Amino acid sequence: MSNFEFENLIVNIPDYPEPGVIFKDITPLLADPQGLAAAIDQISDHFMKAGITKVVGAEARGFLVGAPVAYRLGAGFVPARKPGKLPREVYSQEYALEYGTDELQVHKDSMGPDDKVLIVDDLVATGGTAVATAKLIEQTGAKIVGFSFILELCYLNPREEIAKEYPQEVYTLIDVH
Ligand SMILES: O=P(O)(O)OC[C@H]1O[C@H](OP(=O)(O)OP(=O)(O)O)[C@H](O)[C@@H]1O
Ligand SMILES: Nc1ncnc2[nH]cnc12
Repeated sequence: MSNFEFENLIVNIPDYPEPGVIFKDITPLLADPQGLAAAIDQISDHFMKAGITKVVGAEARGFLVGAPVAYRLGAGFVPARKPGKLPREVYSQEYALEYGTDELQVHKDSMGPDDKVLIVDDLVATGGTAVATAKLIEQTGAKIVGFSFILELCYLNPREEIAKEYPQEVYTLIDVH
């Protein structure tokens, strides 16, 4: 388990993209070789023995975390994409964001009842994206093992929101209070 100081590589942008939101910019963490490796390794190590067969990440920032975690776990990666991006038959799920609403889709044949799935993203705010992703996975019949995020905005209570519908573990590296 690493003791990496992730906090120094997250930049706070007040009132972006709208007044009242403190945007957490993770691009300095992604650009830091040690920081990126520590984040991916710490999430992967935590779930290494959980038998994960698929990692699902939501467009766009979930791809940046999800694909390398999947690679380290020896699992496949499934992108949950914004509408109109996937070319074959999809399951769809609408959801509310900290700022606005959106919809995510996965290919119907991207996973199934034999899969054990880890949901990952860079950040969890309201939990809306995570819950929508979990509902997409349920539509495929796959089993959700847990959720993992680099950063959790604890003041928006995303854990409580996820726990209303999903009792699975939520593992995060940085708690923002
Ligand atoms: O917990 P929530 O309130 O749902 O918010 C978290 C989501 O918001 C951000 O993505 P965003 O939808 O802004 O899209 P992006 O990854 O394309 O920037 C972030 O990457 C998470 O996916
Ligand atoms: N405050 C925030 N900072 C960065 N990304 C976000 N996605 C949702 N809320 C966010």
